[in-house]
This record gives sequence, structure tokens and C-alpha cells, in this order.
Amino acid sequence: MANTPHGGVLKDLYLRDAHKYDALRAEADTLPSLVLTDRQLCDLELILNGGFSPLEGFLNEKDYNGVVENMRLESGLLWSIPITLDVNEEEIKASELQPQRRVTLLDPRDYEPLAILTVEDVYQPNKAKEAEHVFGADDSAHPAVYYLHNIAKKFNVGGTLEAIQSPSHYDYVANRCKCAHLLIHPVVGLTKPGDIDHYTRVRVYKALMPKYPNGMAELSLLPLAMRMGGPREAVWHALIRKNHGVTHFIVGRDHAGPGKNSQGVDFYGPYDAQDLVEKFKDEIGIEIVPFQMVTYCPDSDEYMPADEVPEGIKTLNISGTELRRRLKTGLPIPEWFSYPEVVKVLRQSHPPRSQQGFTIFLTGLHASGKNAIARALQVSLNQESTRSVSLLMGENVRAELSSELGFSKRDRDINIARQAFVAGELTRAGAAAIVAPIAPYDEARKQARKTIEKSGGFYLVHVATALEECIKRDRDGVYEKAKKGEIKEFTGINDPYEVPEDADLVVDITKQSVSQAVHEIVLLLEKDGFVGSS
Ligand SMILES: Nc1ncnc2c1ncn2[C@@H]1O[C@H](COP(=O)(O)OS(=O)(=O)O)[C@@H](OP(=O)(O)O)[C@H]1O
Repeated sequence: MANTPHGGVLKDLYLRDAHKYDALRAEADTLPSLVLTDRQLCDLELILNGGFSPLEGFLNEKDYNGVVENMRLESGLLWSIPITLDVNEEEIKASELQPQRRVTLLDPRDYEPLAILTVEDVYQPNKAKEAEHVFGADDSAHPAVYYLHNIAKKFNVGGTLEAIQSPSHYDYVANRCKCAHLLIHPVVGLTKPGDIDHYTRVRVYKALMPKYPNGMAELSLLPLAMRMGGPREAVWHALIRKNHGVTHFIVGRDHAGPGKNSQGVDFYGPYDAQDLVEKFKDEIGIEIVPFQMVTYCPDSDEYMPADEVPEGIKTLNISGTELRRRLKTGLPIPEWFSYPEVVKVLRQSHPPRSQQGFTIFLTGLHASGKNAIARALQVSLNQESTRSVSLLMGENVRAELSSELGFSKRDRDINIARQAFVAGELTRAGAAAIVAPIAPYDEARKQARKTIEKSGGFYLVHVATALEECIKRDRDGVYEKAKKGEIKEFTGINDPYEVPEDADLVVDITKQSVSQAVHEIVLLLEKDGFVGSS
């Protein structure tokens, strides 16, 4: 039998407000509006569909203080995470936010009206206190604390909601059935930066579903914006699951843990989350099923809770870091660690390096030889690999991407950022991108590395041919013109070139041929498995 919702009544605001849909929809167009952030959108959906019962809106100041200080709403009901609608001064002014004001809340993706908020109060939260109480420390190494101080706006608006419509979802919409015994309920809202994306996670769950006897398990997705708040987050998850009718809730080791703080120490103990949910389980009305960390014993081919393994028994484990390394390099992942079906899905979204894209970023003075190296490298990569190879040459980039830009520091930085964006997208799609701008500024190059590395390989190659040599090699005489003052801000003459200290490779056209320079770049790619045998 399904569990009763937290507070006794499921606050399904869609159902409650369905009869006045036409009136609310018409009124929405006449009201000032607020465009929600991604997190607010997730929170709103779970308020409207009853996932956050007993909440019927965003927390007002009294509820907020109660939740922060002692995990209680004004009504006395348990609630562990503040669900707030943060706004800035401009929004307060533009929408004239004050008690009784009605405001339409808009979906940030398509500006559809989702709900009408009746404002109760506008207040300034004490963020440091919220961080200490809710997340255990005012330490920005915690992603939710970072969010609080750097992304969340200065004020909160409290108020009740009337539902107009649910946010649209385009993925996994065909999944609805209610007779399951086991609810597999993965979060598909916002998780921790760097987590495996939700499409991959859902594909993994789908690959696992056939492992359950027919009709025993049902997969349903939870559009929750996680805060990684460990123990308080676990209590919150328990309340949300109860609102989904669930009677038992599995809490594993380090549930919703954000990892280590700025001192390198874990934010929470591995079983803090289990302990806090256990403490409130009667009040929540949900049974906790605690899971210990499980390890594999190869000699007996069985799995055991890590703390129950007798002394002297050999155990095996693969850490998250090691798993990511194996996925990256294409190394085997043994069957005792995960089902082959799961590994297959993970490998599709984490192809080995031989199938990943990369960018070769050549930087150096005009006439340093970087263009010749870039062209020869393109030929070499075309014959070497099956990837598509894109060459972003300076003159094409300046003509096509950056035609309005000049050579001030600002313009050069924008020019490099645009090339990094394009190269990053090509890299993400599995291509090889070669860019060859002068790129004289260290910070812009570092930023480019950051942008591109998220999507695949990045190699900074400094073509370090000395200025005198570049001047000698310069057939167009631009250096001469620059010396005469006919060209302003010319790199090397009257504009700086910051020598990179983080180059992955340094080549010099006076000391090696173009082919040798290309060979060295290819060797670098081979060493990391991007090209060559694999
Ligand atoms: N003031 C000034 N400083 C440097 N370079 C100048 C300047 N004015 C024009 N040019 C010609 O533009 C080419 C360099 O453009 P980049 O896009 O590579 O420069 S940057 O990375 O944005 O600094 C470069 O040509 P290539 O080296 O052939 O690409 C320069 O000849």
C-alpha cells in the first residue's frame, strides 16, 4: 500500500487548481512576471506536483528561519532544505514585489506561464547562517554553499502558488505505470558539477531494468535540483519519496555527499545521512533501509558489506576515479564491478580517447611558422585517423568569425574565446580541431584550455621561433610597416607576447623542420591514445 504524504495530504496543486485553469491562464498575461532559474524551475515543479508536500509555495521568512535553524516549518512539520525563490533588486522593482502582489512565474526555456505566486513577503536571507546550519559549513568548496554565495540572488520572495501547467519534458515521457513494488527514482534535475549527465544515467537504469523480475520495479524520474546537503538532503529525499507513496527508502553510504571541503576533509561522515533519517523516521513515516558500502571478494566470488569482511580475506574495488580512467583510456571494466550492459552504455558516452576529439592550439608570433605547421598537421592527421579534421586558420577566422575585431587586448581576447568555443564544439563532436592564432595573452589561452578540455583533448603548442627570425621570414613586410608605425599594436613590435609557461610542447622552426614539428605533435597525441594503435 502506498505511504501517506508528508503532513497527511498530497499537495497536488495541478489537481487542486485545474478547475480555474482558464482564469489563471488569462490573469497570467496581465501580471508582472519572473523568469525562473534552472534550480527554481526544478523546485517549482516539485511544489506543484506534490513532491514537496506539504509546501504550497516558496518559503516565507518565518518558514525559512525555522527550516534553517531547526528543520521545522512554522506548522511544526519537519522540513530540512530551504526551498526559496531568490530575486535581485531589479526584479523586486520591475515586478513591484510586495505582500499581496500577484506575479506570473515563467519557464526559462520557453517563457510559458507555469504558476501564479501571491507574495507573502520579501526578505534578505542570512546566507552564511544558512550555509552553516543547512550544509554544515560556510565553505564554498561545497557546491550548494558556492551556489548560495555566488549564484543565488540577494533576496527571497515567500508566497503561495497556484498551478497553471507543468514544465514540458521532452525526454523519457513514455514511462508511467503504478503497480511496481520497487520505485527506481533517479534525480534528473540538477546534480553535482562533473557528474555523469542524466541521459547517460537514465540509459544505465533502463539497461538495468530487465534484471528485475517482470512488474517488480518501475523507473520514474525525479526532476529535483540536488543541493548535495548530505544528512539534511537525505531527510528531504525521504519526505519527497514519501510523497510519492513510498514506504521504504534506501540510504547508502555518504548519501548526497559533496566530497571534500577546502581543507581536504569530507563534509559529512559516511553514515551521517543514514543516522539523521533514522532519527526522524517515525515522524516521516518511512522505513529506512540502510546500505553499507559493498565490496567484492574474488576468492569466493561474492559481495559483502565492507565492514563485515573477515580479516585476511582478499577484496577488490574500483574507485570512481579509477572507473573514469578506465573509461577514458578504454581499459577493461570487469564483470564483477558492473553488468556488461551498464558498461556498454557508459562506454557510449565516454568513448575511449581513440574516438574522442581534440584541439591542437598553436600559438606564436606572426611568421613564426605556425600556419605551415597547422597545414602540415592537417594533412598528417587526415592520413592518420578517421576523424574529421578542421583547420581554423587566422585569416579565415579573422574574415568569418571576427571580422569586426581589431587588435586591442579586448578584441584579441574575444577572438580567442570565439575560436575556443568553435574548437570546443568540434572537439565535443569527436573531430580534430587545429587553431593557429597569435594568441599573445596567457589568460585567454588558459581560458581556451578550460573551455575545450571539458569536451576532449587540448594541447597548447608554442611555436617559439624568435622575433628576429620571424622578421626575416616575414614575406609581406608587415613587421617593417609596424616598425615604421604604419601598423599599430603589432605583436612583438609595439604590443606584448606573453610566453606560455604551460605549453604541452615547444617547437622552433629554426631548430627543426615543419615535418619534425608535426611529428612531435603526433607523438604527443599517440602517447595519450588519441591517435595510433588502440
Ligand atoms: N596589430 C596586429 N598585431 C598582430 N597581428 C596583426 C595586427 N594587425 C594585423 N595583424 C595580422 O593578423 C594576424 C594575427 O591575427 P590573430 O587573430 O592570430 O591575432 S590574435 O590572436 O587575436 O592576437 C597576423 O597574420 P597571420 O600571422 O598571417 O595570421 C597579422 O599579420
